[in-house]
Amino acid sequence: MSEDKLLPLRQQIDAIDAEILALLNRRAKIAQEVGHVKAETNAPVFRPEREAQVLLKVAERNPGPLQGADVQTIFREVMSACRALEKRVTVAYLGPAGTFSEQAVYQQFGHAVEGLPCVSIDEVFRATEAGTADFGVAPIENSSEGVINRTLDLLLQTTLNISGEVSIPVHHSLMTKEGTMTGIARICAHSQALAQCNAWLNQHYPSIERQAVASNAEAARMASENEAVAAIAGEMAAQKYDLQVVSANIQDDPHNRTRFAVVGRLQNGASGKDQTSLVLSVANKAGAVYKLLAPLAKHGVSMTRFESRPARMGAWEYYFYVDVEGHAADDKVAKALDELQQNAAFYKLLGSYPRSF
Ligand SMILES: O=C(O)C(=O)C[C@]1(C(=O)O)C=C[C@@H](O)C=C1
Repeated sequence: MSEDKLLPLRQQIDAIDAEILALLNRRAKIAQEVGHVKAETNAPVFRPEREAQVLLKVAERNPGPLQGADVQTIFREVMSACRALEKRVTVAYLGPAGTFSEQAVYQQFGHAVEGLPCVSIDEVFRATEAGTADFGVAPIENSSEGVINRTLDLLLQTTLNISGEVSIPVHHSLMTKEGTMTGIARICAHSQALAQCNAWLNQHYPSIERQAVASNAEAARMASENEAVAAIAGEMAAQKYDLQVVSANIQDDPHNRTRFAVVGRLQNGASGKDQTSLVLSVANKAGAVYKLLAPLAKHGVSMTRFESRPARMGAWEYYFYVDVEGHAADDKVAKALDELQQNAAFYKLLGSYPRSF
C-alpha cells in the first residue's frame, strides 16, 4: 500500500517542519530586537532596500529544487510576519478589496499588513500624506492601456517619495454567480478592464451590453447579487464574492501587466539594484530636451523610461517623467542629476528605490 511508503516520508517532513518552525521563531526574535533598536531612534520599520537585498540573496543562494521566485515568495511572507512584530504597517490602496491594487500591496509588503482601501487615487495619496497610512500603492501604468494620468499628476504635487515599484501580471476572467452566461444581460467591469478585453468580448459576446463601473471588485459584487450580471475581474475577486469563472485569461494581451508606485515619507538607502524617478521640464526650444538629458549619457547613467505629459497650467509645455538606473546617492547618478537640475526649468526628484523583480 502506498500509505505504508508515505508514512516514513511524512515523518521526515514533520521533523523538518519542527526545525523550520524553530528557525523561523529564532529569526522573529532577532527581528523583535531590531524593532527595539529602531524604536529607540524612531527609525523606519519598513526598509525596502534591506528586504530587496534579502530577497536577491535567497534567490542567488537557492540550491533548488525549489524555484527562485517561489523561495522569494516564501521569504517575502517571512519578512512580512517578522516586520509585523516590530510594527504592522498600514498601506492605502485603490479599493475596494479584491482588486489588483490589493494584490500589489501583498506583492510588496507580504500579507502581514493592514490594508486601507481608498475610493480614489487622490485618497490614497491624501491618507498617506496625512499619516493615516504609512505607505500608499497607486497604479502608474498598464502595459496595454498606457499611463494612469491621475497618478502622474499626483506624483508631481505630492510631498511623498516613491519608495518602491511593483509590477504584477493582470489576468482577467469572466465570472458569474452560476458559472454560465445563460440569462446574462450585462457584462460589468472597470473601463480599463473592458478596454483590455475588448477584442475578446467582440468575438465571444458581441451582443451583450457592457457597463463600466467604479472597479472590477464592484462589478464582482454586483454579479454576486444579480444573476443577470457577469463581471470581469481577477481570480481574487471570484473567490471573495463566491463567483464561478466562465472563461479565464480573457485579456487581449496575454502579457498584460500593471505597474504600481509605492509612496511614503521614507527616503530609501541604496540596495545595490535601484532605480531613480524624477520629473523634469524645459523651455520649449529646439534641441532643449536633448540638451537636458545630455548629462545622463555623459556620466554613463541609463535611462529606463521617458514619459511626457502636457503641463496643463504651468509656464512650461510638458513634464517629462524619467526613470534612470541607480540610486540618487550613487556617485555617477548624483553627478548626472546635479548637472541635469541646472539645465531644467523644473526638477523634482521622486525617489530612489529597489527595482521590481
Ligand atoms: O533589517 C531590518 O531593518 C528589519 O527590520 C528586519 C526585516 C527582516 O525581517 O528581515 C524586517 C523589516 C524590514 O523591512 C527589513 C528587514
